[in-house]
Amino acid sequence: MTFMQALKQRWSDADSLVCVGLDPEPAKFPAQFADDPEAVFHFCRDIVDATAEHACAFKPQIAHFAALGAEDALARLIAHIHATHPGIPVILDAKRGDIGSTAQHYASEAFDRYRADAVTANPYLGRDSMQPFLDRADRGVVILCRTSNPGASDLQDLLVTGGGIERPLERPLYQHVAETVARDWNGHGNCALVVGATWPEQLREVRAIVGDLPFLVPGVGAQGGDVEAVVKNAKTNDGTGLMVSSSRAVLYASAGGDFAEAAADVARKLRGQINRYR
Ligand SMILES: O=c1ccn([C@@H]2O[C@H](COP(=O)(O)O)[C@@H](O)[C@H]2O)c(=O)[nH]1
Repeated sequence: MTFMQALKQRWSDADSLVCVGLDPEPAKFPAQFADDPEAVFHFCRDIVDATAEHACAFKPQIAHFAALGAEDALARLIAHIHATHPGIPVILDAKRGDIGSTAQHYASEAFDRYRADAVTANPYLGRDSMQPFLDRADRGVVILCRTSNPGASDLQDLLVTGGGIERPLERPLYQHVAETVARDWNGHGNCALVVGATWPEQLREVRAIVGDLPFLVPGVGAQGGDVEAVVKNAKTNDGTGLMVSSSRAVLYASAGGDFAEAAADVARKLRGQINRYR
């Protein structure tokens, strides 16, 4: 099954558009992990097992593991998700992008080393930098379009000219990225876009440009994005099309022994909140 097939199946099977982000920060772990040399793996595994029934996808953020020298924990965690929760796709949030010869290795890192079903990618270097990811037709390529952070407008809103000499068109760069991905880069039907929950107007604009292309939408929870506005502005006509991602609000819902139950509760409530507006 391809990433896109698995995602659509999971939207339906779990009746959920919730993506659970896995951003381990040992300083925030409950006390029971204090002396555990495998705390990163054990904490994330417990979160995965507690929230899986509410999740359409999991999104481990690679820097949170690499900064701790915990790449093995990341590999084990993804293997655990595949073995224990088959059918839930894993999106490796790595935001990769480089010249083609290096991008090959980034694609191999995500898909062969870590066995992720999809990876986030930064399109700044252009088509050839995305090609090694796009060529993996069974895997997803989730391309940054309008990111959730305050500085997103610094570059992504700059006006660019497109549309040709006959019909010149000025529009923000993120809209050009959206159209380029949907029209030119999605030959295998394996592309999705990152559009932040903190930008409801831009979500609406990008949805109008790209039809049914799935969106990974980070920025609800800790970053304060409005769930109702996200769903109303960005869902597709069939009430899907979204992976609404929350990391810290789920992972660190409680610092006590009930951390896994608290995480499950936040994920379940987020699913319910999203489903009210689908
Ligand atoms: O535009 C973007 C792209 C990626 N992210 C990542 O998503 C999570 C958000 O974490 P929260 O705790 O839910 O705020 C994190 O891994 C970011 O690196 C994003 O926030 N915005």
